[in-house]
Amino acid sequence: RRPTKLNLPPGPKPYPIIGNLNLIGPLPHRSIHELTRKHGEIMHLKFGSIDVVVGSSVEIAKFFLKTMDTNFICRPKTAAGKYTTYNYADITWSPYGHYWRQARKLCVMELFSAKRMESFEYIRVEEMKSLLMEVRRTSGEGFVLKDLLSTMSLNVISRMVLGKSYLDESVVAGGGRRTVVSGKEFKEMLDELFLLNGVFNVGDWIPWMGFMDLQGYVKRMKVVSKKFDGFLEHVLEEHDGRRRAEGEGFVVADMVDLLLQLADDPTLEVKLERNGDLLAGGTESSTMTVEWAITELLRKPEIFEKATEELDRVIGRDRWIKEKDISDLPYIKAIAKEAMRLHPVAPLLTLRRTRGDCTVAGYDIPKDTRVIVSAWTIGRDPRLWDNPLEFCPERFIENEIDVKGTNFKFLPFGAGRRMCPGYSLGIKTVESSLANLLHGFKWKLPGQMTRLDIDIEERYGLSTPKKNPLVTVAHPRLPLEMYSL
Ligand code: HEM
Repeated sequence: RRPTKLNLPPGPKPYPIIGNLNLIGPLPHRSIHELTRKHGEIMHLKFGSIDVVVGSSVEIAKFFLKTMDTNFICRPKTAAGKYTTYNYADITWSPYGHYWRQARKLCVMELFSAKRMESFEYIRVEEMKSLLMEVRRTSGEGFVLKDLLSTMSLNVISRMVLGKSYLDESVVAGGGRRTVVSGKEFKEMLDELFLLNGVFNVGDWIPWMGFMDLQGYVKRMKVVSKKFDGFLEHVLEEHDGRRRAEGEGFVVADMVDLLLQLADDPTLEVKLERNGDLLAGGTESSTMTVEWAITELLRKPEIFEKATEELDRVIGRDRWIKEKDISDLPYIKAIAKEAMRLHPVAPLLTLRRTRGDCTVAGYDIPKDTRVIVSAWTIGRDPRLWDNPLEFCPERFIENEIDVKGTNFKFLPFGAGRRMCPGYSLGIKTVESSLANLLHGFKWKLPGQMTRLDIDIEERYGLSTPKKNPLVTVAHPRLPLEMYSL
């Protein structure tokens, strides 16, 4: 039985109704970071009527994500989970249980298995070539880097999951009544989905206010998920058509084919339509990381020099970089890691929920508490990192920490059983696009802009894209014949 007086972790005194929500500003990771400095490595907050515990040290993160992970592995029910993923039926928002285990197993064993990743390498190579050609086509004019990067990532993940890129053609969207959307609108749909999955929706924390939808997020969630319904229905019909036409000779070519085949198995519950989170999560996260890396390098040109010195020495100037070269490029790898340390895609990882009462570091944590791990705070802890606010890739040369969640001071993909299942694709995309972009181009700022004018603000939400997309200029660095790809 629960003791009457709980020994909750320290934290600010909550107000009635709103709890501590008054202390959370437009950039929640920054507000939470400030609060942890005052209240310590394990902190209790009240968001509306809901208990929240924040862990912000290596020890507490390890406790939540590893030592006691069975109790911290669940997800809370949020409006995003309900409306954008068909009632929690995707990997990200489904609660811990049979469904999540099955969906996750499929993802890890099928989509991201070493064999599958290898067999899809040709897709990544083709899309990388297109990216490099597109950058070359900008011919020294200012352009929004993020747009080209997200096209590449989206094409890679779409071709792996859906069998082809839907950006080249108009796609069908809009539930029930069908309308056609362009590739540009499709990207906007994904952007919206990603954003809405990271917003701080008041109704999630003060449930009785939920019906008012004061911020209008739920309305937007419903609109975007309807659009996805229509699109995914179209994808399924196309795949099913091919399957039926090919009959006995049908060979599984992508994730949708696989799910269609598995759908014949009555014991499997994983739903066919739920690929939206893979598309959105897979596209935005690597794009954001590369955009931050190039932004930081434009602020510190000496890093460009070191990077290109490594590329010229190891690769030379007569070829592009292949995935298998990356292990010979420690400085490029270090730049990618440093970008993920200072600008983690998920600065608070993803929300978890406790499945039962427990005690951590002598404090009581009741059942159904929302759990946050502040990877942002850990990545900036001066006890763990020298000059933590400085962008300094060298720190990862001296100290070869990996990205796989084995060292709790660096958690770009989270850790434990709920860690990012797409990390192998994510890290490959980040490292090889960064390597090729640095190899192929000299990066400059447009017009009269100087490095002091570069802003490093983040956009509102639980994720951290740049608030103002980076506009940059790229000049070829290699012999010109290298660009006829
Ligand atoms: C640079 C690239 C990426 C970064 C930095 C990243 C980061 C993360 C993080 C921090 C989490 C939360 C883990 C936790 O709570 O412990 C996560 C979860 C997730 N990521 Fe990624 N990710 C990336 C790429 C991808 C890709 C390419 C995919 C798939 C195509 C993907 C799919 C997912 C899914 C489905 C989850 C939810 C897992 C679950 O709840 O079981 N991510 N990611």
